[in-house]
Amino acid sequence: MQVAVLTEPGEFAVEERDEPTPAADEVLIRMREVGICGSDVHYYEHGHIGDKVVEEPLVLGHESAGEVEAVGDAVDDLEAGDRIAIEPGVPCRRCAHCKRGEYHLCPDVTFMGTPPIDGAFAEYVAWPADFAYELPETVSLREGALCEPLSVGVHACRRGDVGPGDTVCITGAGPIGLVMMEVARAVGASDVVVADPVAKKRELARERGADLAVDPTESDLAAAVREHSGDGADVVIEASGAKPAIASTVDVARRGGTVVLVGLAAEADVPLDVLDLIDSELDVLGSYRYANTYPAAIELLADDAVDVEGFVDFESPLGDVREAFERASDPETVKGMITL
Ligand SMILES: NC(=O)C1=CN([C@@H]2O[C@H](COP(=O)(O)OP(=O)(O)OC[C@H]3O[C@@H](n4cnc5c(N)ncnc54)[C@H](O)[C@@H]3O)[C@@H](O)[C@H]2O)C=CC1
Ligand SMILES: CC(=O)[C@H](N)C(=O)O
Repeated sequence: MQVAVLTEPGEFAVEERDEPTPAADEVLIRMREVGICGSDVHYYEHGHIGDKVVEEPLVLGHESAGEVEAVGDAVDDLEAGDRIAIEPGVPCRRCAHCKRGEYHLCPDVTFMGTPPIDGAFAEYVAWPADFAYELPETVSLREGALCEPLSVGVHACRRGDVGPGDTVCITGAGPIGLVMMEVARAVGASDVVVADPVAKKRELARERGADLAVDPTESDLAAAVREHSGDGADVVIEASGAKPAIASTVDVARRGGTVVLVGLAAEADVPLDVLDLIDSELDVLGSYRYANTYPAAIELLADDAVDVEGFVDFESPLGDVREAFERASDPETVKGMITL
């Protein structure tokens, strides 16, 4: 089978490898659609994300879907030909976090395309069957692959308890900010304000139903939200990782509101006005990946309550992976897909 391997920053090799053999509890998947995530691009450009360093050649990719080719002896709920979305983080299933159901916080998660675990830019992958979700006929394989970023949105909206009537402000209109917008709307948010300094991203957010799209480098975002909705945002979801955006969340939220931090800043230290935070009694929450979200993400797609295919800019075959990553690095690109 063919796999695309990151051999060093900026370099891929498309190699022939043996097809994996599924263990008893695994399925063998013929991959069909794999999204290029910002973290894949970061590994491609820099060879590391924080302390996660690519020390050996690595197969990237963790937003994936495909068809079941074969199943292990102990798998009885999937069969060859089933179309599946693949949840890329598999926990130990034994620690206290796993037992509490917050398995994304398990310290021993094995996450696709994160060193040293190979990911999904491969024609075949063997993966635990309980982290593979059958797709209904109405959900495409591309949507199945994009259940991964959609899950980040489902989890963050659950963390922020976004609900009917809420004014939600989302900073960052990359794929993560856009899925936040989709999920916030689907769970009933009545007003969605999006902030992004890139004009094309603001335009896309408007086209996709943002009530207001603000350039935070030109306008005071907190003032714009107040002017638009009469108060600060009930929930602010930070989805850019930009320091000024993170710092602004305390001001953008209404008194008694909630801030959900999703974006990962390049540095750990970001100034937050804690006096304001205390005085306004804000709930400030971190949101990291997701747990128990794939069934909800698939249902949102099956109900046509969200659109994730609409922000895909391009697709490329596996053989053109390097060009695809170059395209994905453009700040105006939202999402590129590798099709296999
Ligand atoms: N906590 C988690 O589980 C996860 C976190 N992330 C993080 O979420 C963030 C967003 O991910 P993507 O959408 O893939 O990234 P992206 O880089 O495609 O999008 C970020 C967007 O933020 C915009 N931006 C830059 N400065 C801004 C500012 N001051 N105010 C508002 N927007 C600003 C950029 O123009 C861009 O459109 C990244 O930091 C990523 O690492 C991604 C996945 C999971
Ligand atoms: C943080 C990321 O972008 C990535 N999706 C991951 O969960 O590691």
